[in-house]
Amino acid sequence: MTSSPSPEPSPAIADLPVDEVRHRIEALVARCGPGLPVAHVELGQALGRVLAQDVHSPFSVPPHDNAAMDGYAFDGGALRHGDGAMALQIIGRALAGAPWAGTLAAGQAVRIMTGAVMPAGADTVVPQELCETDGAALRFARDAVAIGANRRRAGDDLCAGGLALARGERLGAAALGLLASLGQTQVAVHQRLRVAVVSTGDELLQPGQALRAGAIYDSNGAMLAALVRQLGCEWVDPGAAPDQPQALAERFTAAAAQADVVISTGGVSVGEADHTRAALAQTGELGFWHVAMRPGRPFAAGLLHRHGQAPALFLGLPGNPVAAMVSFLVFAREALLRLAGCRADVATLPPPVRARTRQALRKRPGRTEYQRAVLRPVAGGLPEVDVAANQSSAVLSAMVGANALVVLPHAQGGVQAGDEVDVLLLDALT
Ligand SMILES: Nc1nc2c(c(=O)[nH]1)N[C@H]1C(S)=C(S)[C@@H](COP(=O)(O)OP(=O)(O)OC[C@H]3O[C@@H](n4cnc5c(N)ncnc54)[C@H](O)[C@@H]3O)O[C@H]1N2
Ligand code: MOO
Repeated sequence: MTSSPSPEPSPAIADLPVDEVRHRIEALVARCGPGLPVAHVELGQALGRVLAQDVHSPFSVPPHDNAAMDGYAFDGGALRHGDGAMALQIIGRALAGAPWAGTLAAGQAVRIMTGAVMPAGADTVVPQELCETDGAALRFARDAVAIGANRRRAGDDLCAGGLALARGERLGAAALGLLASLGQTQVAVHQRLRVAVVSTGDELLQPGQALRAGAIYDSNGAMLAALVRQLGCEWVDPGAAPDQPQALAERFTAAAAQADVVISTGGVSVGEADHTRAALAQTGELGFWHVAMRPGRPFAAGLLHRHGQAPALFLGLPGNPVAAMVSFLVFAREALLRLAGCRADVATLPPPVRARTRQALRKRPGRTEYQRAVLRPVAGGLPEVDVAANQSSAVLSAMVGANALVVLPHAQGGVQAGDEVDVLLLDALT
């Protein structure tokens, strides 16, 4: 009886811990040259863009003391004198946008609406639901309000000359509202970071092509394009590439000529058709390979050289769709935001929340695991997580149904049902 020769044993691969990988990517990012140029865009076009300059408030917001409630403005000092109900005479009306121009004297009040400028001589607003009035005389209990109640101060939101927004902010709805409150029509932002996505693999077809035996559709291309755009970056499409070292190297070089960052998926493991690392080494510099995490163990990063320009960052994500997405969220996201001009505190992965797992989770120490899960609030206690039964990194449907990733740290072993775990909210990562 003959036995087939056993394959050559692969040399052991040192898997880098997740934190070490973060540092190494940071070092690669630092070598990618000067920041992106500045562009001035209309506020309405600035959602998701990165602020390129500090913005100081040219005036106080709000510009004047104003009422926080619909009611009656009066001098709160009067509450201290006398006893029994307060009795005041209504002598005017102030609305938001239509101030009352006079000055209140003792015993007088002004009908006032939320947002209206506080009249001279008034520092307190009594809400109308605590009052009795016939339109001329006003009565309310002396203990209905405290002195100074329901008055919003000028500059409560922003002080004249103060920092309203620091450069490196990702402009979301609240930041855009704040800029509008300063009367700005335009804002200085960085030009969008250009990110090329190269799917690799002979088995890949693009949606629209006829399915043939042995082939699959390129789902990573669409998924990564969406992730890139959700971060406010410009998606560049140099086209998918076959499993051929020379073709890959050429595609990476072409992609680096059109983009600031090149992200590939597939071909980064140890198989005979896995040429990503070799192509990277040929056209640039391999920084590191292999991470102690699951999913996403095969992952390579480095730099692609460009003539007369700073190098482009290269991130080689694994081919399995969930591994590609998790690697993107855990590593690529932060690198892209940094290169896009975001401050470190804006780009860094948001901190996890604590939750209680409803299932026991098996795990061995020595790698970080990210498990797809559904997080639900629990009245009066920690939220609960239900971890998806199928954690295969080829199963994208469990990612669609998930709103969170349970993070099981490097040194930790398995956990029991009911144990507390760290959870990353997927919405916070895009
Ligand atoms: N002997 C070993 N084999 C594998 C290891 C290992 O350590 N030793 N690691 C496994 C892990 S973990 C992963 S993840 C994959 C990653 O492999 P590659 O990055 O080389 O990716 P491929 O082999 O090209 O593809 C893997 C899988 O994903 C599918 N794929 C690839 N690209 C796409 C795409 N754009 N859209 C949808 N699906 C895609 C591909 O068809 C394969 O099924 O390696 C394991 N193997
Ligand atoms: O990255 Mo792989 O998909 O860990 O299984």
